[in-house]
Amino acid sequence: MSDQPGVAVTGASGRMGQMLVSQVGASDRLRLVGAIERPGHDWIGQDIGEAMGGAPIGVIVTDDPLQAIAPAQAIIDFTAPAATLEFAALAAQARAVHVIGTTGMSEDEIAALEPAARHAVIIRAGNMSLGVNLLTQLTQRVAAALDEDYDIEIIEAHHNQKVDAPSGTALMLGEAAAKGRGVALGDVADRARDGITGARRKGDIGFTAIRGGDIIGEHDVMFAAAGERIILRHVASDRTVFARGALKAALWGQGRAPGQYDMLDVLGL
Ligand SMILES: NC(=O)C1=CN([C@@H]2O[C@H](COP(=O)(O)OP(=O)(O)OC[C@H]3O[C@@H](n4cnc5c(N)ncnc54)[C@H](OP(=O)(O)O)[C@@H]3O)[C@@H](O)[C@H]2O)C=CC1
Ligand SMILES: O=C(O)C1=N[C@H](C(=O)O)C[C@H](O)C1
Repeated sequence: MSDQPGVAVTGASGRMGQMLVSQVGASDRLRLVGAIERPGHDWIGQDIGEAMGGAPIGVIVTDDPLQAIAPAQAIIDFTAPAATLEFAALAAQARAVHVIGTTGMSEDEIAALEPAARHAVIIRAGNMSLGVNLLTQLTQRVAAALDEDYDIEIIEAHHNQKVDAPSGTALMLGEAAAKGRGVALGDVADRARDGITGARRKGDIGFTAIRGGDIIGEHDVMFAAAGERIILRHVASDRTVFARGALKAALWGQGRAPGQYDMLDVLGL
């Protein structure tokens, strides 16, 4: 048996799913052992390499997650909240590391991961790139250094197929800014402005979401005061940055104690 951890990719036909299949396939430290799609998907029963328009790689797309997860030591999952909760239960059963990139999870859905985390390593982050995780640290530091005369606004832009807002990354940045200020994000987040909103409430952290075309992911954290603005920015120009972080997490999680972790743990930031 190979000593490279086996990886099953969920949502294998998706934008991130295909990127992950390619990256795991190209890795000399991990091997692809499973590709999962939802029942009824056109790709079920096809070799994932061929379905993606390339050569066969010997992994057949299945709608039976248990079958795909059984030989895996890690599941890399960029799908949708309800699916991710199902995969978490299966990962826990198989004692596989569950790397979760899925965003748009409610607080209840996040809390529902806890039973699975008693048996499996769960690594979850709204953005798996090194750049964004570093940006959360910078955001926290700048927010801690400035007072409430600096209005914090988080502006994110994504492609027109994205289904959740604000993005997972925007929320990570908001959490970091709130932590820097010593407040709870839930108390200060302003996520929807429309009509006669009244003047901006001092201390709020505002969110704006732009959706258009094929934008991969852009995030600004603006600190706006009278006479000056500081803007911290991350631009993703290739989804590889997210996949690279996910593969790193799948490797990092091997042999760790069960529990919930994030990319700051993985990256040692
Ligand atoms: N953390 C990070 O670094 C990043 C996170 N993301 C997040 O990852 C998620 C996916 O993004 P993206 O790849 O662009 O989205 P896509 O819609 O392209 O891909 C999602 C895939 O998951 C599949 N899927 C949904 N439900 C199930 C299920 N029950 N079983 C199997 N497959 C299922 C979808 O199938 P179908 O099309 O049939 O619904 C689709 O193929 C989003 O939440 C996004 O925000 C994205 C990039 C980076
Ligand atoms: O849906 C996407 O595409 C992305 N989602 C993540 C998010 O919600 O922040 C990460 C990245 O920005 C791309």
